[in-house]
Amino acid sequence: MKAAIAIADATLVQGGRAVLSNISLEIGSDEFIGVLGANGAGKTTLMRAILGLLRPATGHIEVFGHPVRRGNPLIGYMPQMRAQVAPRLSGTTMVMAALDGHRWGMQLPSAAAGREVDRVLGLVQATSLAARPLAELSGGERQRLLLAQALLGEPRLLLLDEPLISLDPSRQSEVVALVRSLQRTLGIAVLFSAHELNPLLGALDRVLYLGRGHAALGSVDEVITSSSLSRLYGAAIEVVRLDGRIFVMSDAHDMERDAHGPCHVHSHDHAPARSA
Ligand SMILES: Nc1ncnc2c1ncn2[C@@H]1O[C@H](COP(=O)(O)OP(=O)(O)OP(=O)(O)O)[C@@H](O)[C@H]1O
Repeated sequence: MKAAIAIADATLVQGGRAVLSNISLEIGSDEFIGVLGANGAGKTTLMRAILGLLRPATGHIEVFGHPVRRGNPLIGYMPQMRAQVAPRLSGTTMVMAALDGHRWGMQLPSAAAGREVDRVLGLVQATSLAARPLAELSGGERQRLLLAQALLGEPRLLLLDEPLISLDPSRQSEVVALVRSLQRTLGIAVLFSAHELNPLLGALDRVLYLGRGHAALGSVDEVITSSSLSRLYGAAIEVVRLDGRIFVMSDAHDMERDAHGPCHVHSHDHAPARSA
């Protein structure tokens, strides 16, 4: 199996600090990977490095067997949801602008551009809603349009940075199901970052957990264990499975967060913060 991403001994530095240190991993060309980790763990930093926007301080990163480079047409990127800039714009106009504008300098004649926009809107089942102004759309619908943008140009690897942020649980499930179905149908690789593991359970092939500068990659059963996460965080972590969901319990020192709940259990969106 050809690797979509191969990272060898890479250290990624932001603001003079090593966010990820000496990480090595390989992601297959048809894998759905959930990228987990607390705030600041380095999920966005990793994606920026794969996009060639951040050069590793040490080591190297390859995408489909070639060194990373900016504007790689094999990669589709969906950044974290930004503030809405043009609420009156329709979805179609927004996606078309992405095709015309920054995107890898792709110059298509207008008929071909129209077909490509129709194709990606169809893939995310947004053909009819794309005619409406963005302001009228729900968060989940806008998220689908951003996903359509990321699919322009038939990328083989999708980097989706926190697509579930600010969506309610049922919308989260829809987005996860849509991405999983696209990933399988198109036979592509997906890195899908999230604060919480539970919405991704059942969809992901493997999980990449970032913490304290380290990375743990493997199946949920391999990575989301007390011993693996305790090692990653350098603190006592307990993993509890309940009704098909997985919760992470941090040690008693995490009282500040735990004070809000009836017991010292919290799910991944409050993953152990004692990573410093
Ligand atoms: N341009 C920058 N300059 C300095 N430090 C930065 C820069 N970008 C990110 N950082 C720092 O690097 C660390 C990792 O940030 P990153 O955005 O990758 O985390 P994340 O896992 O995506 O977090 P979140 O879940 O909050 O989005 C953080 O401590 C952040 O403050």
